[in-house]
Amino acid sequence: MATQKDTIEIGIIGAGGMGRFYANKLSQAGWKKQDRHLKYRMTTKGILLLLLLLLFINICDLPSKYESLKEDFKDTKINVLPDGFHVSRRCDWIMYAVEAEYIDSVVSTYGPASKIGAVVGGQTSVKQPEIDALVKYLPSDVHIVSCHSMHGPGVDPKNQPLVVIRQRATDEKYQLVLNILECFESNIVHLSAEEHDRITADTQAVTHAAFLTMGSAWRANHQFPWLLPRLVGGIENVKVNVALRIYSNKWHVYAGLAIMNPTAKIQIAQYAKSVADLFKLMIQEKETEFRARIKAAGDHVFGGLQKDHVPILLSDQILDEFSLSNIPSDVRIPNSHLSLLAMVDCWYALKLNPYDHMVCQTPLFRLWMGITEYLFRSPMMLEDTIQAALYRKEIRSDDMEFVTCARGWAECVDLGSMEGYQKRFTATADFFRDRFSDSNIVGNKMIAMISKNMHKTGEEKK
Ligand SMILES: NC(=O)C1=CN([C@@H]2O[C@H](COP(=O)(O)OP(=O)(O)OC[C@H]3O[C@@H](n4cnc5c(N)ncnc54)[C@H](OP(=O)(O)O)[C@@H]3O)[C@@H](O)[C@H]2O)C=CC1
Ligand SMILES: O=C(O)C(=O)Cc1ccc(O)cc1
Repeated sequence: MATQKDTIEIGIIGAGGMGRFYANKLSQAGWKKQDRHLKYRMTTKGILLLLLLLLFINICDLPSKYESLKEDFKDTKINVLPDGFHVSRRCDWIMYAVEAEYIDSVVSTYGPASKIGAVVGGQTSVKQPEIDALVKYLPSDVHIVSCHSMHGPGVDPKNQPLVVIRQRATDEKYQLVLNILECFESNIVHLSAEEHDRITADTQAVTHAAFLTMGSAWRANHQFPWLLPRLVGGIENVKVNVALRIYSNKWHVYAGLAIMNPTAKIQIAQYAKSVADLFKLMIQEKETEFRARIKAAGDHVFGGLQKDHVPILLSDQILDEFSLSNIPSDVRIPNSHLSLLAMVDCWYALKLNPYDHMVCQTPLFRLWMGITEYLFRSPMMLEDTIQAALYRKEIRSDDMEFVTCARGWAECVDLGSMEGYQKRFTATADFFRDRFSDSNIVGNKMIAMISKNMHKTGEEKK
């Protein structure tokens, strides 16, 4: 049996959270776990050939960061290069892990320098602009396969969805990318850019809009939610931790996937409309209409679930331990859960079923679905919620700010203003900044919990 060593030069352009995550993960796989990449191949002569894929990892960021990047990676096997030209000239698989906003300009600069026969892709969270840039600027002898890990850099990629988009590639080059990505042990989901953007508008963008709204409404009300008994315990903990997790991340990640994805505007606008419509019924105490609307929406989303459907969350009590608060959560105080009621109303209005998109779920979307499903499938809790929404006047001021902030985010996304988005985002992030380290610890535990019962399904769309 002969052994053949294929050394594949991997190149990552953009050494932020995701670029470093990919470099570190691939470096561990390429140098420590080479057995993962063993492939047997029969030659025409019938000799069994052992093909060993060795990954050699290169990374760069902006030229101004070259020296500091070398320092950061000095104790690793990862090779730091001065810029994207150096990466493009030598690498066989190149991934752009830069801000979505800059993808066109960065690919226009380095793309033409891509090595002949290389496979090039990106990691941005919105795919049509990325694919457009790659098609526009890459030489025709370069293949295009993009990807998108449906989780942040701090999450274990095992069993999480990893979208792969084959734009133009031979079978051999496409297989090469799949072999490289194998070390993540993620669930590969094959989609087109268009499918990806439609699904992520329905899942990520609108989910983020809900949590961003919670954060800005708390700030507008000068509330730290962990100090308020009605915002502690059970599903309230998910709201608080996830909202803070989003605000602790980079604003451009959320701005890019909302503003640069045209479908996302529609979802986010409908979410704001659902929030306002429900609130108008609440303040007029139009119980019959309100109930009918919640029921129709709930039936649409949850009515079709099989009897043996395994709930995403087993119980809201398991969420009690994920609290940022010292307030005991033994007495549940009913809340209107306007954010959750509006989410289901929004899915109904758009006639979409979020369960169809679980194949592309992110941890935050899973948590969001988990608490929504829990509320709508717990008749007593839903009844308490409806009563609170219609008759508990003391929470109206919170809900009023929620309505205002939902509309504000929707208008910002609709206007397409990255600068406006950054200002809105940063103002609220600053308000909560002191608690980010705590909320990230708790959030990581919560994501580990919610990811535990996600099985490797191998679901593939195409
Ligand atoms: N964070 C997340 O949870 C996830 C993010 N993504 C996507 O991945 C991409 C990267 O995100 P993330 O890593 O979090 O963002 P970061 O801001 O952490 O990283 C992006 C990096 O690219 C650098 N960069 C910008 N222009 C160039 C250039 N011309 N040459 C080389 N480097 C450049 C940036 O520098 P500078 O800061 O100076 O601009 C920055 O260091 C985004 O498109 C995001 O949407 C995908 C999945 C999850
Ligand atoms: O889970 C989420 O929704 C996150 O916020 C993390 C995230 C952000 C951007 C992505 O493209 C993918 C995942």
